[in-house]
Amino acid sequence: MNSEALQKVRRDLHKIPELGFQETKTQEYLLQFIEELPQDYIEVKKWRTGLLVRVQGTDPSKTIAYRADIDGLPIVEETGYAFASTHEGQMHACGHDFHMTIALGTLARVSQSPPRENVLFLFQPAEENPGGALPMLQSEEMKTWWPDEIFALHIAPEHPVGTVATKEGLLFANTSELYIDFKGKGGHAAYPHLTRDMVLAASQYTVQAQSIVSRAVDPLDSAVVTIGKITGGTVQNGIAETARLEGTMRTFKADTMDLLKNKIEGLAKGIEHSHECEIKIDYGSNYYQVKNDGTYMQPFQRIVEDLGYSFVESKAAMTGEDFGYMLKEIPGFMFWLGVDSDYGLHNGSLKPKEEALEVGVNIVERTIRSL
Ligand SMILES: CC(=O)N[C@@H](CCC[C@H](N)C(=O)O)C(=O)O
Repeated sequence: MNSEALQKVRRDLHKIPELGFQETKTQEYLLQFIEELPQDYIEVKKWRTGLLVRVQGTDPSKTIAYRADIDGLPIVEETGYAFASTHEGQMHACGHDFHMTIALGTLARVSQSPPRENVLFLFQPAEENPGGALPMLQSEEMKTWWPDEIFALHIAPEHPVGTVATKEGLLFANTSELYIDFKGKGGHAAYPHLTRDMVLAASQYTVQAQSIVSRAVDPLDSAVVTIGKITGGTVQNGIAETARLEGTMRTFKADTMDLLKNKIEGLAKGIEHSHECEIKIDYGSNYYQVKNDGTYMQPFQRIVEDLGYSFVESKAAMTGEDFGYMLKEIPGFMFWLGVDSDYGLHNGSLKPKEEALEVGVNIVERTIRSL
């Protein structure tokens, strides 16, 4: 596939972002693309809304897996692209359109000229929410094609095209989603003394939650508590009976996450008491840290530099990735691929440069052929 063909696939996929475990059109698109490839060495299994594609190696001693996540986000697109999302309120704002295109571009190359080792392409649903990696890993389909090694990439808006960044050990954080429901007593705005105002309770909770990291976490450790969404009330001149906070927590150490949860619950008890209300906490999905196996770093750096690209040592990030579950079970690594966008991940204006698609395919193909 040349760069124009890669661009077309990326644009087709960009138009049809779907949320976790709803990726039916995406799965159909992937299947159609794969059906048009030479079939001699390929086998395909469906898993929920995802796919596993196995390429038979010429003289295999192992199976190397490459994972691409396939879901979009509930974000309104603001790119102004002619090929913008046709699904209202949903967007590929985390680059999974790129991840899939790079996997398909690589699959197209290895299906024509298979490498020595077997290759397993994992098109994994629901990376953003609620997490597809763990159930995919536990599936029968995966068990029958269990790989010996695995790797994956994520686009990096802050790096230029042609630059790859990664590091040995911890790359991405442990994560936990956070959903907090408040129940008080609604009423007329003019009679606040007869009510229990949940807009106020949720607001105070939000402010107080910001002191958890600054006052409970060791300053030499790192953690994040972010409330990304507040909803509550029904009308401007009414007191809100209910409110909801939605957020996420991130830590580099697994036991620091336990500390955050403990503080989140303690804070809820205090607010329940002072606002005479009920609070329910749900931690949604939790992702395990992404920890790279150091033995891959030097060979991978050599692959990247031999292709004429730049390799930089990255810092660990507070982003999360359910690929961490795969790396917990299977040796391998993850890397950032530079795509040079003025707007970052999870931003409605994210515009990764499409020249990075071919860079990604070159690196993934060479890695598969070299490992
Ligand atoms: C790379 C990236 O942006 N990943 C997401 C993963 C989401 C984890 C989970 N749904 C949560 O919100 O905690 C991220 O937000 O880091």
